[in-house]
Amino acid sequence: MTALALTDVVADYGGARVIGPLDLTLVRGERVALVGRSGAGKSTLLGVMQQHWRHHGAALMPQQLGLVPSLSVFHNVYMGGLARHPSWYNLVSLARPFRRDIEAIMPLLERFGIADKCWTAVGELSGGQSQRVAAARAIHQRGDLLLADEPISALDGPLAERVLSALGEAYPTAVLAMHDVELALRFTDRVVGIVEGRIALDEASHRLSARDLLVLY
Ligand SMILES: Nc1ncnc2c1ncn2[C@@H]1O[C@H](COP(=O)(O)OP(=O)(O)OP(=O)(O)O)[C@@H](O)[C@H]1O
Repeated sequence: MTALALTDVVADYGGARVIGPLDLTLVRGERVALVGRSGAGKSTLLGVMQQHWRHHGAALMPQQLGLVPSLSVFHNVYMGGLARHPSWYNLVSLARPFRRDIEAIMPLLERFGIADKCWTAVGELSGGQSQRVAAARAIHQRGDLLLADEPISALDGPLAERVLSALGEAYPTAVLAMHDVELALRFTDRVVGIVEGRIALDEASHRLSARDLLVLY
């Protein structure tokens, strides 16, 4: 993968145009923040990217997280790597996880401050803890490209930065919908601003200040 391109894409809901037409090219090794007011079309655009780029190993971290509440934190993170193993291995892991997978997943949980929840059902976690599980699962998936929808919306302070750093290390190429513009500028290389489903701004992060993004809101 060198560059990924969307050309003349549109998305409609019930006949209403929500996205586009727009063109967007993502370069390998580039982290892009998608910013814009609520309802601008960020989630829809991430969905369009996932559809177009699914054969390029795109990992999605959706806004609703998509975790299985009845399963443990370990098993939810393990699910990120399901496709790497044969079915029998995944079945055995459900009842009796292999040590090498525990050893792979535990450091991630430690980094995110949820190691003590490893065997707790996700349904018993707080919103911020669940979001960290979803981030760990995306990292464990080891795709080529991360598409993350508000990956730190339930986290604040150092924890938000810790999760963004870990996602960035695991995925040099990423598109992150973010509402915290200060963090977006600090943790990404490029900002794409969406207004009513179209690109209203596309600029290198180091050339922007938070004030420059006010026009999007
Ligand atoms: N399933 C759906 N059916 C109909 N309309 C939808 C659906 N999902 C989103 N929309 C509409 O599409 C537009 C863009 O929504 P989208 O969720 O992509 O925005 P967003 O920028 O991600 O918002 P937020 O920051 O609140 O998550 C909105 O007007 C929304 O009402």
